[in-house]
Amino acid sequence: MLRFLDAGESHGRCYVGIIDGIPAGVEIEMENINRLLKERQRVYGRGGRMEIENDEAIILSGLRGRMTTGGPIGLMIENRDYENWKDFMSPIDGIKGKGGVTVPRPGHADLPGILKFGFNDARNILERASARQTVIRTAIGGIAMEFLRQFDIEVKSHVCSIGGIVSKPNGKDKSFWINVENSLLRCGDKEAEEKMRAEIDKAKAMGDTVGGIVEIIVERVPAGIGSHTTWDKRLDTRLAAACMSVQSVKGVEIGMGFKTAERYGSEVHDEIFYSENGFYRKTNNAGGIEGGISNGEDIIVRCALKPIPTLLKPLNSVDIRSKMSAKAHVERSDVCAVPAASVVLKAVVAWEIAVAFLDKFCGDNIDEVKNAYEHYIKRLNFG
Ligand SMILES: Cc1cc2nc3c(=O)[nH]c(=O)nc-3n(C[C@H](O)[C@H](O)[C@H](O)COP(=O)(O)O)c2cc1C
Ligand SMILES: C=C(O[C@@H]1CC(C(=O)O)=C[C@@H](OP(=O)(O)O)[C@H]1O)C(=O)O
Repeated sequence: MLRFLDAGESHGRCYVGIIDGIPAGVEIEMENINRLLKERQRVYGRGGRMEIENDEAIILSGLRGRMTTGGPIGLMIENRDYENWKDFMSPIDGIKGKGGVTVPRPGHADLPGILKFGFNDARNILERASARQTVIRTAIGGIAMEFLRQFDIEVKSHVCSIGGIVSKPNGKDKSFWINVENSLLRCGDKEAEEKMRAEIDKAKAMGDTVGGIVEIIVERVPAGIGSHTTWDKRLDTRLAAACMSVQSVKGVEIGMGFKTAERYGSEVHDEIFYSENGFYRKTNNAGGIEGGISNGEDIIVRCALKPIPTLLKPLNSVDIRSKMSAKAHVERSDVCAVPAASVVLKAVVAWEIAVAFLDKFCGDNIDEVKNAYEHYIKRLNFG
């Protein structure tokens, strides 16, 4: 069983992750993982914090000479900003009450968190709620991508829309490398890209924030991962839950998603054909999943993100101590999380595909997994 846990706070010393279940013998290219982290960090819409950080994953255990041993993989990403926060954030010497936040931001975890845990300082909540946590999830997903690469499975993502401005990428290939230095968006439509940038700039100038939609595409997943047999083994269940767990994601759809509700069955379901290469479809409205099982087509997931809750022109709130009306707490903030989230969600989807893949083709080392996979592919092809 493939699983992970992570710990860390936004302005704490670091984030750590523990991954258990990657088979032995997988070569991990740290350059690929660190490139992913750079993409997440440097895209458009981000705030001042990203100027401070220089995200890089440090592997603590589970690898020898770049090769997985089958033991738990421990990894860490440092928060450079901790240097500026350690007086408040040090687990042992942090000064109680300093750096406190008493006016919760609508849309953040501040108010429900303090009500639930009985605090009178939202910092105890926001530090863990922060989407800085996506840095470790991206690295964890990066390890899953390294595993999936052994089977030629690739996960791509792109920005579909920002603040209602929609991209219309040409052709099927929607993967466009971000030019990290110039913080380009990744939407595959130059004209829309300029408008999206302008929309982010406009929101920033107004002291506001903006959301959007990203699409994740997984290529070359064999038919048969996930299962219809129980609710929690369904691949769509797992993907929806995992994507929804990313901060700000408020909607997830697979394939034609919400639009299926407006169409006739004849316009929705992907007809089945057969050739000497096996079964195939001419359309992929199902987004590669039927009955919770991959059907051999590209897996297509779209996620909608709400606008960021910290507004430089803050919304009305209430001071939790005095109970007086007050403007919400303002911290230095991102303006738009969508381009960064397109990288995070790619990693999160990769993780879930790897989990389902290993559920079906389990093994202690990569050769065992490959044998199981190849045997199955042979059967699929009636070999
Ligand atoms: C990549 C990324 C960056 C984010 N940056 C910020 C930020 O700078 N300020 C902020 O208030 N929220 C930011 N958020 C969103 C909050 O973390 C999120 O809204 C909050 O944790 C509440 O969770 P929820 O939106 O899922 O309800 C970001 C989200 C993502 C995915
Ligand atoms: C640090 C990251 O995202 C942070 C997510 C975040 C939030 O409230 O979610 C608030 C901001 O942090 P700060 O308050 O330090 O400016 C973002 O920068 C990151 O993605 O690496």
